[in-house]
Amino acid sequence: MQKLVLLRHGESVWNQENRFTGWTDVDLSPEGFEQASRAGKLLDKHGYNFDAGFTSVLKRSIKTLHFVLEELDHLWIPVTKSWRLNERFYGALQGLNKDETIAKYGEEQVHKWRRDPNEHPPEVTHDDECYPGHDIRYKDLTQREIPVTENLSETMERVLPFWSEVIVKAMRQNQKVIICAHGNSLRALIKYMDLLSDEDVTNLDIPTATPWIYELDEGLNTIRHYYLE
Ligand SMILES: O=C(O)[C@@H](CO)OP(=O)(O)O
Repeated sequence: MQKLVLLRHGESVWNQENRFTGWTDVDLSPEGFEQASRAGKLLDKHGYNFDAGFTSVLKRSIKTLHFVLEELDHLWIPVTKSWRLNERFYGALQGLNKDETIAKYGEEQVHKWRRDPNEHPPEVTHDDECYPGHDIRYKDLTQREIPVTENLSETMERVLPFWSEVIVKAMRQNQKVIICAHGNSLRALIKYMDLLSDEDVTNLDIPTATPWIYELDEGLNTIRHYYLE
């Protein structure tokens, strides 16, 4: 039996301000830093250690993983960062306050943008400062890979190649793996791993900095999963 740990980053400044975040590279809030350290202490208390860490190219996840590994005295393990684990790209909603957006567009529409796996948020244009093509960290992406908006199905399409080509490969070499990512990139991964329907995944919300443990058999099929307490 092999264990895999999934962790959503600690609370970010924009989580606290209730703003759509997506690929905006906001920092952890003071509470988010605390949450990350608490998650590390919890993993330590339960005897977890890791051979490899995987995270996005966004600092709220990178720092969360760093603080977890610090608590475990495991800062030395290899950490691979990939844009494929980034949060879902929220298009022109990025930066907007979620309650103000509900007041403007209505609860039903905003709920669809947030949770319907096939609904696209409004697009950003290429001259918008939020367009990732302006950001040097995405310079190696093809034009097709750089999003102007994303629904959960498209997030899943770019998360899965990294999962199967990189993370699964590490686990097949018996490496103990932690993935620190984002609410929606983790929802995409869990949808795939647990074969969740569109309806099931709509109701899945992942709390910040709460380790989600997968117990997997030798074929990496899920035996069970649970939050570590
Ligand atoms: O704003 C975001 O990027 C995400 C995660 O915080 O929000 P939501 O839960 O609405 O998908």
